[in-house]
Amino acid sequence: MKIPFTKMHGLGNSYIFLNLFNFEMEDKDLSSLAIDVSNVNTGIGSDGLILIHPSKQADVGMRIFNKDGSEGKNCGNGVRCVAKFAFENDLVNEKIFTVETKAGNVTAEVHVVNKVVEEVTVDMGKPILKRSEIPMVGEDIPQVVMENFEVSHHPLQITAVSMGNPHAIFFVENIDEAPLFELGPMISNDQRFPEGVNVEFVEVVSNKEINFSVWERGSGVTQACGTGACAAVVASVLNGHIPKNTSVVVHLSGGDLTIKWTEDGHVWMRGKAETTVTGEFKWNRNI
Ligand SMILES: N[C@@H](CCC[C@H](N)C(=O)O)C(=O)O
Repeated sequence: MKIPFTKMHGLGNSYIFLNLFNFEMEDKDLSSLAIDVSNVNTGIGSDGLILIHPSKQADVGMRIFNKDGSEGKNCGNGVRCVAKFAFENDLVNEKIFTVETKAGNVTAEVHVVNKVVEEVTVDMGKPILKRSEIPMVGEDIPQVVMENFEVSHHPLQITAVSMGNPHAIFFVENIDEAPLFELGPMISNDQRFPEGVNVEFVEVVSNKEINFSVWERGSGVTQACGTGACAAVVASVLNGHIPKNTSVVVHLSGGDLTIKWTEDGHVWMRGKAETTVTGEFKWNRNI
């Protein structure tokens, strides 16, 4: 079975995209497919798989699978790439349109130069802060902000935010010294997060600039995480490091995103989306 694909990335956070407007895949073992295509040695190589599909509730729909085959509910870099793909491949006719994710609909606006989408702005909706809805075990308080959180004898303080997917944010003095590889996988699989968690370390540079690194649930270290950057800005506001309604530049390993948490509670993200390669691959499972 030959499957046409496009590899795209948002600041180095790369996914294999399948356009299900042209063919069906929903009856296949999508977890295995995600594991197979993501493998850099035996597949194409990516942080996961994203399906772009027709939607009854939005202009276009997306599903995201991490590198380990688990399904995520939201993906900020993925939404920007889906928006670029949808506009450039005439799946939508307008520059502002809606994208269905498993966490609900978001609205994307493409910024076009010579018919090419260079950047995308996304209204990512409102963050979820209630502990039970993140979800995180413990007393169900409205916000988890700088709560003591010990991991393997490291006394940390956690701020937890969901952008439709769960994020654990830890503030550090120096991003280059963050214990990303040591504690990232442990926290990501910690039992206090029944669905696992994406782990972010954040260094506050000023009241409109932060440095950021991430260990993604299901994919490990990636060069960028759009929902993580949104969650990091929300956490920075909740901790008084940044005023609300401020355009914040988030420096990720793969480049910068601009994020704003506005007075109406919505989180806005603006950044690049890029196409790496198109082609087709052979897949022999589940035919
Ligand atoms: N890279 C993404 C997030 C992908 C899903 C995440 N690993 C999860 O399981 O929640 C982004 O850009 O937001």
